[in-house]
Amino acid sequence: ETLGVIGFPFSKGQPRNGTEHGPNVLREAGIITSLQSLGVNVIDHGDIEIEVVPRDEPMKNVRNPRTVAAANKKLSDAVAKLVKMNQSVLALGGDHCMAIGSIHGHAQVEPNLVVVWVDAHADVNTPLTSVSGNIHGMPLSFLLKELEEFVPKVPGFEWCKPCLSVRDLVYIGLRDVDPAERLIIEKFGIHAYSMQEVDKYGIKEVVERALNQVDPSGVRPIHVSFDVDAMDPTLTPATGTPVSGGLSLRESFYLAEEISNTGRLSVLDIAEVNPLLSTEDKRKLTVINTTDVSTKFYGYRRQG
Ligand SMILES: N[C@](CCCC[B-](O)(O)O)(CCN1CCCCC1)C(=O)O
Ligand SMILES: [Mn+2]
Ligand SMILES: [Mn+2]
Ligand SMILES: [Mn+2]
Repeated sequence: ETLGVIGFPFSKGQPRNGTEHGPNVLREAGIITSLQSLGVNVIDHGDIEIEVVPRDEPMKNVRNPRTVAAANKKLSDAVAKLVKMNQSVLALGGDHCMAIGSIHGHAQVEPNLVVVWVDAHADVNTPLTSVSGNIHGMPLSFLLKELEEFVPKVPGFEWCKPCLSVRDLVYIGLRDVDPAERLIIEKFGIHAYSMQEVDKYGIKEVVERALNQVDPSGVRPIHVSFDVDAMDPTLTPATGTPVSGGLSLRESFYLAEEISNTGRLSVLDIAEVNPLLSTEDKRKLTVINTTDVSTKFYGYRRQG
């Protein structure tokens, strides 16, 4: 089994510079060597070439639409190519708009995939419901078939055909959901385990129910889109939209181990590491904790 690593050095899905350094600070922290020491055959394919599209005027309130679209088209093609070559893919972000390209590309080859979205946020605003206009808060609206009729044409995204159904998506870690996102989750019955449910049922029960709801027969390829702000900000402070009361390190480990144990993890996004948003020691803490969770996704066993 080969694990292909792709860097997505990108920050234009949100306003805080720094997530473009995410891939490199994770590499510098030794994420590749940590994975190789598990016996995983890791190939680092380098970074997606990012182009800033000139005169990329906002569309209504959506910022940097053409630049976000162009970068994600490249990511989509790169992920599709690797999945087609039977590689597992680890996509290092970069802000969470990366999920547009990553999931789209994955779905071109594995249309039967399911998505586990680990995040403090629902990231399902449409361009019309978004208060911020930041595309990292909207990625799922570009991917969900059931939302297509509610999403206006955004310049540059002509390539992005919705490829995911709401029944194939499940959230874990929610604790900062906008009113419009709440409406969408209710209206379409999207499976969602907020931190309230994590507290109520415990992480074991939440992971079991989540996987059972999207893939009861346990056969479908899994795409995990992991926003590091799903973890408690005391663990991953170097991120753009921290929210208190997040997943503990051990809850994150357990979730990753159970996903790994399915043997069906196909693509993992690691999004929203922003080294510029904190002090040196908080940056170090963030990349170490992120790396430690990543190794559990790829077979690190705490039991030995
Ligand atoms: N829902 C938010 C946050 C999105 C976070 C993206 B992620 O998960 O990739 O980090 C927040 C909108 N919110 C509205 C009320 C005022 C504060 C911002 C948005 O901008 O849409
Ligand atoms: Mn988030
Ligand atoms: Mn997110
Ligand atoms: Mn964030």
